[in-house]
Amino acid sequence: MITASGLRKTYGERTAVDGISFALEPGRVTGFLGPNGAGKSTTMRLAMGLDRPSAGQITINGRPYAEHRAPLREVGAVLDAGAWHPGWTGEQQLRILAATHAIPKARVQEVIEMTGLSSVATRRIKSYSLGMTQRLGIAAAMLGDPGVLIFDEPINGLDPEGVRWVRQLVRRLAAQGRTVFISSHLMSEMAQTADHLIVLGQGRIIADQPLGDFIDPAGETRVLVRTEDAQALMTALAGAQITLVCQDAETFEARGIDARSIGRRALEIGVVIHELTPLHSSLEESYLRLTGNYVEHRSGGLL
Ligand SMILES: Nc1ncnc2c1ncn2[C@@H]1O[C@H](COP(=O)(O)OP(=O)(O)OP(=O)(O)O)[C@@H](O)[C@H]1O
Repeated sequence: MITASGLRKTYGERTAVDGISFALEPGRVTGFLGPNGAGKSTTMRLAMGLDRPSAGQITINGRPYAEHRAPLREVGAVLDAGAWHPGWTGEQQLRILAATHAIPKARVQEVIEMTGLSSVATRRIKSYSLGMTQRLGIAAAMLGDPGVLIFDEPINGLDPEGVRWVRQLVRRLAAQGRTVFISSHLMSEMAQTADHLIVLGQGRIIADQPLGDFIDPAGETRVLVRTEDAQALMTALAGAQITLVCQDAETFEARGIDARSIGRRALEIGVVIHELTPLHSSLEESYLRLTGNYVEHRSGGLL
């Protein structure tokens, strides 16, 4: 479990994290979203004890990182894919990390196999591709078999196979009952990976809710209707809380009423229906709608 309360971090005049509070539950993947500079990496670094909060606190299983006797057994993180000694092999790097945290050598082989690094484990890290380096970071995070995992942009630069591998791994870790906290700018990927979302905008929480509620807020049902007589059906459906947007003589979009009720009404007035399709927003649409006001630099129309 990761808990933040009144967490705040300032760098000089700049407020990176502005008094945020949240509780991340075990057994689910929490996606951490927000425009560039929103404060995601800072929050994750504070969780890992790599920086000190200016106010408030963030705890892992009830204690700040620095107060855990064996932190690697509590929490693993991939925050910076490049932070390795390039002259060492992946296996050497993992063995040193294990030795300094009293983790048995056998666990090194386990995480090497788990992350698909067996064929390159004895090669120097400087010869690793970005994907291999990301896998090495995940192997290191898994060394202490921790119940909490924090991944900052783990799929950056990965090929499609690597992206799928990270997605499946992250889902499996949550299914095992671990707390997984993952940031990414890739909305399509987050939509397939996260159960819950926390969205930051300029250091503050602007959403903290299940993925499904974020994408389709209650009461915003939309249905695409194709019928022989759009006008007649629209007249029959008109009412408070219902919005009908005509597209052509046979097609309209209805909001505030579900497909079942539309079908029933069409039967009552004897209008033939050709199509009734509930429409869902994409995570990207919902995200852009929410964060539009929080973007530091908006792109112009020119390339
Ligand atoms: N060490 C630092 N010194 C000064 N300012 C910092 C430092 N670290 C972060 N910041 C500032 O704090 C703000 C939040 O940065 P942070 O890296 O946490 O955002 P982010 O959401 O992770 O962004 P991105 O998606 O671009 O990685 C930014 O304005 C950044 O410039």
